[in-house]
Amino acid sequence: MNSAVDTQALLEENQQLHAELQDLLEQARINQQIMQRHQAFDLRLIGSSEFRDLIETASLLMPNTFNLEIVTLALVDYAFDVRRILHDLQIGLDEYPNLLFLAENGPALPLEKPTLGPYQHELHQSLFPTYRPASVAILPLTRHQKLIGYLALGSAHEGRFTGNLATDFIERLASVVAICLENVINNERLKHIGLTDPLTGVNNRRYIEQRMQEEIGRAQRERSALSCLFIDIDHFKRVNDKFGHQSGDDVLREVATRIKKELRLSDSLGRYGGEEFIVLLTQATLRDAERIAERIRASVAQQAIEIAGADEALQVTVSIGAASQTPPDRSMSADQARQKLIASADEALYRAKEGGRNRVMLAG
Ligand SMILES: Nc1nc2c(ncn2[C@@H]2O[C@H](COP(=O)(O)OP(=O)(O)OP(=O)(O)O)[C@@H](O)[C@H]2O)c(=O)[nH]1
Repeated sequence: MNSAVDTQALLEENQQLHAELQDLLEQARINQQIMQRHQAFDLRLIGSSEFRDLIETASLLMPNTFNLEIVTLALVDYAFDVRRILHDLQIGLDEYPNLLFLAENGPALPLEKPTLGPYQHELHQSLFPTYRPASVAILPLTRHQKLIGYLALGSAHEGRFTGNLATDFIERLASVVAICLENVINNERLKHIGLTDPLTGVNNRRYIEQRMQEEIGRAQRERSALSCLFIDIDHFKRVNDKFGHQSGDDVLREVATRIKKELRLSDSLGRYGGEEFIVLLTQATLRDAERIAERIRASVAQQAIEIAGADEALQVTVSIGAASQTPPDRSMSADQARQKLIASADEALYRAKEGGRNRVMLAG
């Protein structure tokens, strides 16, 4: 009798142990899956060499990997450096609603350690403009003792991020994200430098030719208008000869600034040669181009340019040739169409010079 009871008890204990073992194995399997997901995430993050990759990894892959409703990345960019680079590299900010830029006088967010806890509207709304989570982890991202941004994790569950949770894991995550972010921004900066004219800060010839090719391709597909202005400073040699090369450089910079002021964000300005600039106007007919060219001509001519060391401001003028393809000929390759557009604008510029300078002439 006793031995039957013992056997029964042993069987039950055995079953219980077996069930516990199954649970442990199941837990181990889940943990291994989580680890693999985290490792895959780390590799994607570390492998990001472009801004697009990093933002997509942070705002799309991270919520999946960590079971979160939202992840945003907010950058310190008070001087608009990063935004300017992204704009010039044609990375549209509208594409990334979870990429944010901090306001200089924004709320007092943590500067060193991550903070975890319930969502507080006053404090956190700028980090979560599109979704209001129940609990949040705000991770300051720092490099070389400087704050470069925040990674903000949001969960729909109140208990997900609480003040007493260990933060080792997310501190490590913040360090990896900060290093990757710095890397990616440096990479994009380098790319930008390679496409920028160092004297005037506007795009260089390589960029404008590349951009033109892309825009012509798009205009050919969409059958939209595209125009180009060829701008040349009049008698620029005299400026150099009379006031020196340094003053010539000042004039080039000021002319570039004045041209840029007359353009929309979607237009591109490039320094094409010594004292020549090219402007690419998207969705613009020849009439639009003429109007914009006239505005540029007037803005250069209207106000003399102050030059360091010269007694009086310099009266400078520009001549402009405008050409348009409305829409670009689809039988030509984008490269041929680009060359034709530039050649037509150049020919119109020649007529503007011949006609007495300080004027706009249209191709065609
Ligand atoms: N300061 C400065 N001068 C430059 C630079 N690149 C080219 N130049 C000068 O630009 C001048 C261009 O002169 P030209 O092509 O003869 O033309 P222009 O004097 O402007 O005369 P028009 O175009 O006929 O009105 C030359 O003196 C070049 O040395 C630069 O980066 N800085």
